[in-house]
Amino acid sequence: MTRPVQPTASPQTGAVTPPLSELLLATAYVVQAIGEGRSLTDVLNAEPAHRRAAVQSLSFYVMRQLARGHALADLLLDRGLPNELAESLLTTALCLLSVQEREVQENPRVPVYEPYILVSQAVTAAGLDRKTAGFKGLINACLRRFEREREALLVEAYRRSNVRWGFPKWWIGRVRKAYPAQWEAILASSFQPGPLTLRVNTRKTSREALLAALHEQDIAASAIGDHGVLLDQPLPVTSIPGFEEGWWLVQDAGAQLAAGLLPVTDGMRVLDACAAPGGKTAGLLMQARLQLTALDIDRNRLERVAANLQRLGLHDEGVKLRAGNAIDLKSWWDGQSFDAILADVPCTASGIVRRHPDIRWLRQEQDIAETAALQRRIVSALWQTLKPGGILLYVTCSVFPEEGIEQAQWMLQTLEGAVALPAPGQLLPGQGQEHDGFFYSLLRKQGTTSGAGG
Ligand SMILES: C[S@@+](CC[C@H](N)C(=O)[O-])C[C@H]1O[C@@H](n2cnc3c(N)ncnc32)[C@H](O)[C@@H]1O
Repeated sequence: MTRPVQPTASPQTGAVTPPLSELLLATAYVVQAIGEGRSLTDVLNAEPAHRRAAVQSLSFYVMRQLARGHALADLLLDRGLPNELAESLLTTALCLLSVQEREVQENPRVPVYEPYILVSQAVTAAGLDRKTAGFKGLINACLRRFEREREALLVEAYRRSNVRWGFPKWWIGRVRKAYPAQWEAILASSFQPGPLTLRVNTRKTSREALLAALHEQDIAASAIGDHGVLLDQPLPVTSIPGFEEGWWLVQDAGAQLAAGLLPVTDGMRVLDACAAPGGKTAGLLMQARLQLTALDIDRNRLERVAANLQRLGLHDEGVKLRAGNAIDLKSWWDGQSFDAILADVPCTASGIVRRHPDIRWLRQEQDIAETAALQRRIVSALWQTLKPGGILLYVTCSVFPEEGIEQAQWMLQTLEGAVALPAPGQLLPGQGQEHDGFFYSLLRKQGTTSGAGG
């Protein structure tokens, strides 16, 4: 393949990029941390600022192609290395050394290096850390052998379905079974980063005004959905006009549907039951002046709701933030029932893998059933707090039917007085789709408000 010489991994900051060897070692630490079950967001947040963007760029790519890196390491080594960091460094280097030409054509931001630079920098990286220094020779030999036998090794690696699709086998099997016609497009979409989509803060500005401000700064963008703006190229948020002023928030086009689906009007008592970091809370508050309780089990994440609403100018006196477990009503509910509830319940996040490429490696197959059981407990509790005649919107960012259509059927059968209202149901990510994977179900609780408990 013809490789452009592109030795920088961090086009997003003006800061001098550290040497590639340092970035490779840092990325190997990230790969190791994901293997230990830590989230990519947490690990990257702990990276020093001067190299965070560069390590993020490499880590995102490596997460997407980790199955290929593992398969190649497996083919090159008789048995696994007795040192996890050395193995992660080898896997990282192999992912980057095996970039395919079609990937670069589809996404010009795929990190591409001259092979000789990459091999020598990976060997230097091994020497930078005492845990990996003893593996310099072996890493060098593996990478050079990969270069010599590149085509044959790649053919062998791509025989494996997890390499072709970039997901664990169990995940591929489940998506294939659930969506026999679309499974390939759904999985393939996760090789690409999701687009950067903004939700206009209609309390502060209009979409037309935001598009005009973007145009003025030569930022190409177009309208999407009712209140969205899709940028042609991703940019750091602080360089997009209107960040400080709170003209918009970053929100996927699929997530933006939530606020419009819940028919809220001024003065209503609304519960956003799993609110953090507050994207959908903000959408609701842009629709109407509400008596809104934003609940979340995670106190730290709730602080992000406060910060986001503050920046957007939406944190008015009608808004209450509560830390609490939605299931344990006694701990947070004052007994006054709600007109409308947004239940954006915790889920496997299988619909947002293109934005969080580590999720596919962090999840275990049994998590689906466990998460689905938790979702049922949360919705059952919330249903008790809904007024007769009130409306509940159930949302997940998952593509697994156990968290979507199967939950909707269960809710209709189980929740007293539940009636289905029109809703989008399952939204699938796929090639050409500008939104992530979501599931939406809208339910009304039959009855009149006269019998309400508050
Ligand atoms: C999908 S996220 C919500 C995203 C948010 N609605 C938004 O649009 O920005 C799910 C949230 O549920 C919270 N959560 C998980 N279990 C919970 C529980 N039992 N009670 C309340 N919140 C919970 C998590 O802390 C997480 O912030």
